[in-house]
Amino acid sequence: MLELEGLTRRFGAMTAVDCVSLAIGPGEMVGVIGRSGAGKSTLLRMINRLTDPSEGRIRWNGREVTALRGRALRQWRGQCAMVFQQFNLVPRLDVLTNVLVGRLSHVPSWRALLRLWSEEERAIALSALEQFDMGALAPQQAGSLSGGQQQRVAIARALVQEPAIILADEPVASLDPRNTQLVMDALAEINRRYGITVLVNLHSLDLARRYCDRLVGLTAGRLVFDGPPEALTDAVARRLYGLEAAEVVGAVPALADA
Ligand SMILES: Nc1ncnc2c1ncn2[C@@H]1O[C@H](COP(=O)(O)OP(=O)(O)OP(=O)(O)O)[C@@H](O)[C@H]1O
Repeated sequence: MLELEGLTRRFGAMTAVDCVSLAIGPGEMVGVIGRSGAGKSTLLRMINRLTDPSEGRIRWNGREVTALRGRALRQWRGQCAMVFQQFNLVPRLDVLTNVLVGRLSHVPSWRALLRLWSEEERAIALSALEQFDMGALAPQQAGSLSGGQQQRVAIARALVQEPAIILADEPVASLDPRNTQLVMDALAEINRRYGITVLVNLHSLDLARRYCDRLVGLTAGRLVFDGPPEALTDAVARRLYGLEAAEVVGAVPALADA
């Protein structure tokens, strides 16, 4: 169970995330939605501790993770893998090595530094790639792949980390519709097959509704919606997205009667 309690992050006078409290159970697939600048990235980055909270607490299975440092913090980051909009692969390295980077927290650092990956580690990485139909790409340079392929490599890298949580920050923002579907399918498959909790920031409400069991809506850093997709009416969505509603609320037939 991931618990956020009064989680707040300020940047100078600006409050990016404002007193957010949430409890997320194991195996949930949660879509974090809201307009640009609502605080979605900051929320995810605080959970992974890439950004430190100004106030509030983060607990994982009852254990305080808000103040972890050093080795304990590295272990926590090993447990909650990040998937970024821009993939964050090493473009000149081959695909298999990029996936093996996800095993770093599982092998002694001297072996990782020398890139002495065991046959077993390689098999784990290859099997993750094969799961997303990308086994044949293992020897290719990561930088030569399409955006959608690179994002699925990034998801395979997250998977071999054997995390309890995957935090995906706008993972499809730069992809075309076909690759968007492949990447979202990959996240949903990981969630269902392995019971890994997934928190995914999505700008598109349609995608969030289609793929997530639970939606969490932020407006100006505050939690303004938490519930199943069915409970998110178009009226609530229009409040969440404001002027951007026309872009994200699918058909928007009722925009005029708001
Ligand atoms: N490092 C930072 N320094 C100063 N302000 C920041 C920093 N990171 C985020 N912010 C501000 O915090 C607010 C929330 O940003 P955040 O990136 O979390 O929103 P978001 O919902 O993820 O938006 P987007 O979809 O555009 O990425 C924004 O106003 C942003 O400018």
